[in-house]
Amino acid sequence: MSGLKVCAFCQNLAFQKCSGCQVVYYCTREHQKSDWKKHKKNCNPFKICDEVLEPYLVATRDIKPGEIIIQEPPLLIGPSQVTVPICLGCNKAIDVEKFKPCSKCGWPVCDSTCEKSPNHIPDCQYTVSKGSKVTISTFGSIHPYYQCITVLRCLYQKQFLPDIWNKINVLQSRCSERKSTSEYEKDRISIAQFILRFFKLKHIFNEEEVLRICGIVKVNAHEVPLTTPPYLALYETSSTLTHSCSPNCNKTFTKNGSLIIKAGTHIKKGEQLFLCYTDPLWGTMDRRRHLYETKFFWCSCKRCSDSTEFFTYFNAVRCQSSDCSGYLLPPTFLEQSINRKLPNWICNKCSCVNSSNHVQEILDRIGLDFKELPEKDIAAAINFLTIYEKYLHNNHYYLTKVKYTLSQLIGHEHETNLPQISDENLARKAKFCQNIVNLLNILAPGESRKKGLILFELHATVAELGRRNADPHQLVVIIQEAKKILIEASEALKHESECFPEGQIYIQALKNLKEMEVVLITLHQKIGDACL
Ligand SMILES: C[S@@+](CC[C@H](N)C(=O)[O-])C[C@H]1O[C@@H](n2cnc3c(N)ncnc32)[C@H](O)[C@@H]1O
Repeated sequence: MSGLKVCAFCQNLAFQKCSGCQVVYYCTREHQKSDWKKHKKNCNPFKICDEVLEPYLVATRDIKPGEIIIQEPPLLIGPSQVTVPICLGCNKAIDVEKFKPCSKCGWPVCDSTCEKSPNHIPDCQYTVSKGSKVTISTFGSIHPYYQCITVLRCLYQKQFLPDIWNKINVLQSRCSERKSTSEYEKDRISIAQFILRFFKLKHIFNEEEVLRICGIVKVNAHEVPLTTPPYLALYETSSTLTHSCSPNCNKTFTKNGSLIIKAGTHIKKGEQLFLCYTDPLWGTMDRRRHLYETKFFWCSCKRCSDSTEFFTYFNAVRCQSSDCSGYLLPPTFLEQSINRKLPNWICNKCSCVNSSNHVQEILDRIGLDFKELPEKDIAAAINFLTIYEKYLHNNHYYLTKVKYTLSQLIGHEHETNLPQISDENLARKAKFCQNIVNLLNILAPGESRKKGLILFELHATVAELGRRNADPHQLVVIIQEAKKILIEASEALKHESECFPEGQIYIQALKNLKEMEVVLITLHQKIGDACL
């Protein structure tokens, strides 16, 4: 009987699925129409398509930028594989002064409330069943015991909670790709063998099934930055989202740990939905290597397939041949793999050829200087730009990362704010912000957190430039421009929870918008009075 569906309108047997969410059934088209007013609030704007067991999501209607596409609570949460001891109830780092061991199992928790948290039930029960308590005595550094917890919690679902387990069990584990890695053998010893021996579970589970769960966690878990350190969470529908370095969706979290997937661009009916699993401001080789090492695939999205990255030259190195103003790039980045070298880099002007090793040496050298840049040092960052603009395209990712840092830093150093910085630095800040917004719009138009933060900085910079330089007439135009930028920033950040810095900036953006309205009214009055 459980396979039979009933009409959401009349409860009679039904065989027609809603093509939007594919969840709700109707007996007739008329009943679907009659139910639409009620159902449209819950109807998903996407469907799950299945390409030989590789599901992906496709929009079932046009979706506006900023619209929430998925909002779902986690199936399961747990510590990252590599972590300092955290409270297994609330996921926060253990406070050495205040923690107490769980009265039943000994794992450190914050207090008796955390001890009773449902998150901790699996670890607690398996520890109690093995017959002796756990003792953790070192705190500030990575502790190997915690590697097993999230996987152990999945095993608990398998043994006791089939409804959740069935949802976890269908997620990708990429075992065949992982088997060839050294990490797989490390996981066998430090997670699979450890769990089976330490918790005395050899009679219930075997190594291969524990290793498959390790894969499910690695491939699908999202890092949730609600605590320090962040914890991991598995989600049901969002795990079907495919990656693109130029995504049309982005994500954030509610303060309760639900995952929100939003549209970052106008998405047309029939378009596939993509999320970026990595940082869109990393260079192509770094993004692709990171995806291979953490998600076990070599990305060949439309951005990675175009070595000019949509003519931004985000990876391009300046040609050093005399009198040449061209840029070096390889014909493709898709040949990058663990054992294969990239093809030669060729100048787009003089066609001179540079080996990938030679270019890599230059990039490694710059990368070293980039890593050694002192934190929050504006002068050192500007010096880096001055030196390396001679070697790299203006949009190169190293220069872009430094400009991004500077755009956040200038005007916030020490006790100063925008009115106190020099004209030169104010102009710099405006240029860098605009530069990065333009780049993000081309490279990763669906990204919204970074864009929201930069637009917020840009609106304040534009307003300050106006205040310093403009007469009242010009100032009205400039404040109106700053207001437009601020509205765009607040749109990009509007679903950010107040527990994130982005959510705090959103609150500030709303306050600033109100203040700008007042300034504009005052300015209009002033101009009006002056004209009388
Ligand atoms: C979270 S799952 C994504 C869900 C996947 N579509 C599925 O089959 O259910 C992540 C895995 O999907 C695969 N994947 C995601 N995006 C990909 C892409 N752009 N190219 C190749 N494989 C991708 C990779 O194997 C990755 O480890």
